[in-house]
Amino acid sequence: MYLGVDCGTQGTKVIILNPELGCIIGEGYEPHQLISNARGRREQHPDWWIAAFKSAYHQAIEQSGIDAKAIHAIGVSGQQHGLVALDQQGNVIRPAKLWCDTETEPQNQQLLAALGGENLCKKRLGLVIATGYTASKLLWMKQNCADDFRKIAHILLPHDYFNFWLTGNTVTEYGDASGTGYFNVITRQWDRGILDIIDPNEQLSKALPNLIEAHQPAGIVRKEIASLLGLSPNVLVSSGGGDNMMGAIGTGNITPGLVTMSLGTSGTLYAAADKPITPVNNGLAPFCSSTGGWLPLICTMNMTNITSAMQQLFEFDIPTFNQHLASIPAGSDGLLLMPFLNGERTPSLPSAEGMLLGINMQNLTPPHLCRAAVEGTTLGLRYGLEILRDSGLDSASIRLIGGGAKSNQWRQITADMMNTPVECPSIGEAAALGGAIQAAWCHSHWQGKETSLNNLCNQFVAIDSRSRVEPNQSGVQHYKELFEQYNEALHHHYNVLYDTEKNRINV
Ligand SMILES: Nc1ncnc2c1ncn2[C@@H]1O[C@H](COP(=O)(O)OP(=O)(O)O)[C@@H](O)[C@H]1O
Ligand SMILES: O=C(CO)[C@@H](O)[C@H](O)COP(=O)(O)O
Repeated sequence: MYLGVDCGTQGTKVIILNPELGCIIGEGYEPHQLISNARGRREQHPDWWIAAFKSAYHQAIEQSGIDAKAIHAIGVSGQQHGLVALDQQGNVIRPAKLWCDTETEPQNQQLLAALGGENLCKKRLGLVIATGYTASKLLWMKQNCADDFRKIAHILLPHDYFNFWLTGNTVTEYGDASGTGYFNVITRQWDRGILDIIDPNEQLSKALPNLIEAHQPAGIVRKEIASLLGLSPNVLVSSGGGDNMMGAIGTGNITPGLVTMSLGTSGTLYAAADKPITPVNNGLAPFCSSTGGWLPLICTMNMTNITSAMQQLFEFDIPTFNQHLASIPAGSDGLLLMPFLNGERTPSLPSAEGMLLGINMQNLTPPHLCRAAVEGTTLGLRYGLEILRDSGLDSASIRLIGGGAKSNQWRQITADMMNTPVECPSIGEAAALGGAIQAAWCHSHWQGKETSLNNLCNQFVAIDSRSRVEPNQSGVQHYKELFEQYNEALHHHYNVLYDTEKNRINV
């Protein structure tokens, strides 16, 4: 059996994959809390992730009815970019600043200036560092928590921290390292000089974890953890990766030609590539994958965090929320939500706030506001799809995952807005499944069998044909117009240019 773990923003999921049956035999989930403030702070205690993992793990084991000793290997997927700083003893120094923390925007600007601006940064690293990446969190810590900063002995990402807790080793792999802002995505090496700009004493560059290949193990589960979880000795922990990299594996998006879209706390869009991409727009992050290749990616900071907030504001449960979506026509009777309640990464508006446009006495209702939240956040990915397509990445249909993909109404809205059919994998928890598949891959290498990842994806990833939604032409037309309105609002209210003639966005 293989265990897949996904530490997302809103919660931790655990699945148990039975390779003989080719299906999931146990699942567990435990939500996380979030520390936030009006200045854009978004943090979580890594201890909360471990506590959530333990609870989700026991739920999954109980549901599966197996003896935990049957588990051979574990693969961990984690929200990207978060900073977990450890002291010399391996203790967490302070709460982790997350991918969606925008308090660090000034520090990101300072780093970009120190690197000579966006173009030189892109030349140096293969990408432009954005607010949310790990580097600016280190500079923020230096400027705001100097005593804590001096204690730093290890700098890890969320999934690296999980691997450290499981194995005692501080390692990372290329996919998640890509989002740090001190990693070159073309040469696949750390850029220690960037850390030395933040800390000329070289304390940070000495705190970097070792890089391993995607198929290599992070280590073996420590004895005390094995006994705590009831595991047998010698359980392998694979390299793991960022949740988008693992979502790519869990949707079979490991060779060029497919596009995955995730409607999670963040909105993401990505496509596997076998060589580095030079993006025509800096909104496309040309990250490495956790499979040995690359995974150019678009990320928006506003998706189910916004729809959940709306749902909670009106105290709707999820079925009621979805019924309301179905009751309102495409375009929400003129109500348009510019969804930047959490700032935004794509387009690059880290300090932006949201706006409600076109509000009137007819559309001032909770169902209209719910539909406008779904439409506004999904328009962000429509914007992202333009950028992805401008870089030559496209596919005939989109593989849809994340919490929002469970909604029939949201799937139809997505198909209409993207004017592309959407379909969901049979196993919806794609990032956790990606973890379990990568664990099986690593285990096979460990045993000297070297089963290809392609074979494993063919074995375990299937599309649920019932989930397929074709674009509806009247919806497509409505959303074509709404996208124009969204772009005009970006131009007028947020100073983002959109060249309609070339159909190209200039951020
Ligand atoms: N059936 C559904 N319809 C609409 N939204 C849903 C549905 N199920 C889950 N969600 C939304 O998805 C969110 C969780 O998304 P998920 O991808 O699990 O987040 P993350 O991985 O970032 O923690 C929930 O908070 C909820 O808002
Ligand atoms: O920052 C990014 C991608 O660059 C986000 O996609 C995070 O990785 C968070 O993921 P979810 O919690 O939404 O799955």
